[in-house]
Amino acid sequence: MDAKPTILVAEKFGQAGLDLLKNFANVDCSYNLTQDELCTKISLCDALIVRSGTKVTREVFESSGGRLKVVGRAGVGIDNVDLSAATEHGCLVVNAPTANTVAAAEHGISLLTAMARNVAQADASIKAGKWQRNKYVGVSLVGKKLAVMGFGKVGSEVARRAKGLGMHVIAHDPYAPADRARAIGVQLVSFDEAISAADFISLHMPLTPATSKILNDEAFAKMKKGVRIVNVARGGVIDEEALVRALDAGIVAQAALDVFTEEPPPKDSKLVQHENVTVTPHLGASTIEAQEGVAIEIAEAVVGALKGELAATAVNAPMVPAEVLSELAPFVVLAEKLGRLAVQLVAGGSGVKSVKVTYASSRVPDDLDTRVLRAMIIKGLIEPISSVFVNLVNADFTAKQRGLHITEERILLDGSPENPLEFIQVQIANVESKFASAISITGEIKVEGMVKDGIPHLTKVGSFDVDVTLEGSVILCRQVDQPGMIGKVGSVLGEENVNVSFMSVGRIAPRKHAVMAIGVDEEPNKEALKKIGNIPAIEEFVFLKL
Ligand SMILES: NC(=O)c1ccc[n+]([C@@H]2O[C@H](COP(=O)([O-])OP(=O)(O)OC[C@H]3O[C@@H](n4cnc5c(N)ncnc54)[C@H](O)[C@@H]3O)[C@@H](O)[C@H]2O)c1
Ligand SMILES: O=C(O)[C@H](O)COP(=O)(O)O
Repeated sequence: MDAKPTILVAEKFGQAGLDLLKNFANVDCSYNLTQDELCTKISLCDALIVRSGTKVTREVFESSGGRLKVVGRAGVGIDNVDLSAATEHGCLVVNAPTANTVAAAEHGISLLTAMARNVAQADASIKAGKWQRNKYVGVSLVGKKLAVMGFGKVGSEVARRAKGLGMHVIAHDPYAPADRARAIGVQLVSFDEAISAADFISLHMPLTPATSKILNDEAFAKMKKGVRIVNVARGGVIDEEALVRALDAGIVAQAALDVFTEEPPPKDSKLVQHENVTVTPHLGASTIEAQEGVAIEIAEAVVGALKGELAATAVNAPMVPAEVLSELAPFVVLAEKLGRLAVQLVAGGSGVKSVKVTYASSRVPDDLDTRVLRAMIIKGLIEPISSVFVNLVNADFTAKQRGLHITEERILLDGSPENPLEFIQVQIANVESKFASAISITGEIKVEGMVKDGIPHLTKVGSFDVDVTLEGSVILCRQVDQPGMIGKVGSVLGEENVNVSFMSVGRIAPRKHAVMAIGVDEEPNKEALKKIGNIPAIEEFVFLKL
């Protein structure tokens, strides 16, 4: 059997990225697949890499049968990937958010200048045997007002370049920090102010439900007569029929478009054929440099994700910097194991509905990112009792879907903030337990753990202090505290060839009830467990798999 993962590359992709992929996986480059062909192939693939030309729909995730672990979008816009479906299927989506920024900004500026000077129309006219110097008189850019709509990576690079051309740049972006705009001498204004004051409008926002057709009849009616529009963002942010009407009415003098609602646009599209419209076939990211950069960025992200590493460019999972993750690594293991232990202690049919997680740390909340820990606790809580595969991507979704309400609480300790966490406590409310001693005095199942020398330990069960490494499996016994108990249980396990890794006894007072926690490397058979149960001083016991 082939142990290498399989990566389907569904659109033309830079060679440097392909080389990286081929060092790690079987790479299937199949371009121009129909939706049906993609759905058929995907069940044999662990990862899929696309650009903007492939629709990664819910049907694709459903057809993958759970094998698809990561979708790499070799570019920025992820509007062609059904993110909800990806998340529901536990499939990570990564993009390459920075490598094509300059290429897109340069293309925006190319379209702006080419449109203002009728370059495309004049070129076509000469090639048609004409010499029309009077027809193609252009407009100047210097001193004109440019409204950049969406002041993110591309928008701000366009603004910088337009200022170099002597334009007066304003921007509209409800989420952009004003100081970033100020730093490049751009004033942030409202949507209406931007579109009504501009001689040129350049669009750089993502396509979302809020931006869909944001330039519509109503917006065009507010614009200066003779405004010129550039779109290198997404076709869907313009109501294309309304744009044709605005062009015909002379409100919009010219438009230069790299992107379309439907790509490729219909051959008889009135917009594309309009004489005042300049078009390119979604070329914003298509420079040699950008494509190499994007390919390397996405190949590294996809390979990393397939190796189980967290991606820095994850779109549907928490992005946790590598150094934070490496510091939290032992706590990630602890979190999952505490979740596993806690859920295995539940008895009765009421179901687990409410889980409280407490993080005790000397760090202020802003310095402690608990999203990964929460996801791992959810994984620990859900996986032992279902066939669902839970990961960082789908943990919150899966918990919500199962009606599992997780609350998180912080305890701020007065210690050294060098250690990210002192202990983690998991409590399950409103349930019975198959090990009554795991119920705390407040009535919840409670387990608590900490990391010692990089190794996760179970340190509390109910009200009892214990100390057992969370490796292998654990037997918990409640007994009447008396001499010789460790020896009795140890010899039963020894007779059955079960290796004990760790033992600890937690008691409330000498010679009263005590809880013994025993770490075992192997799973004891039924006979061994029965013999432990038959030791007279043992009042209850439970075997828990980690
Ligand atoms: N034509 C191409 O080949 C090409 C290449 C690269 C990027 N793009 C597209 O350009 C767009 C921008 O890319 P980016 O890398 O700059 O992304 P980005 O996320 O860095 O910037 C997008 C900005 O839009 C802003 N925004 C969101 N909603 C808005 C709204 N309602 N009004 C105004 N602004 C809003 C965001 O706050 C953000 O600052 C994306 O749609 C991307 O897909 C196209
Ligand atoms: O969002 C993007 O990155 C651009 O639209 C580029 O898309 P492409 O990868 O299909 O060129």
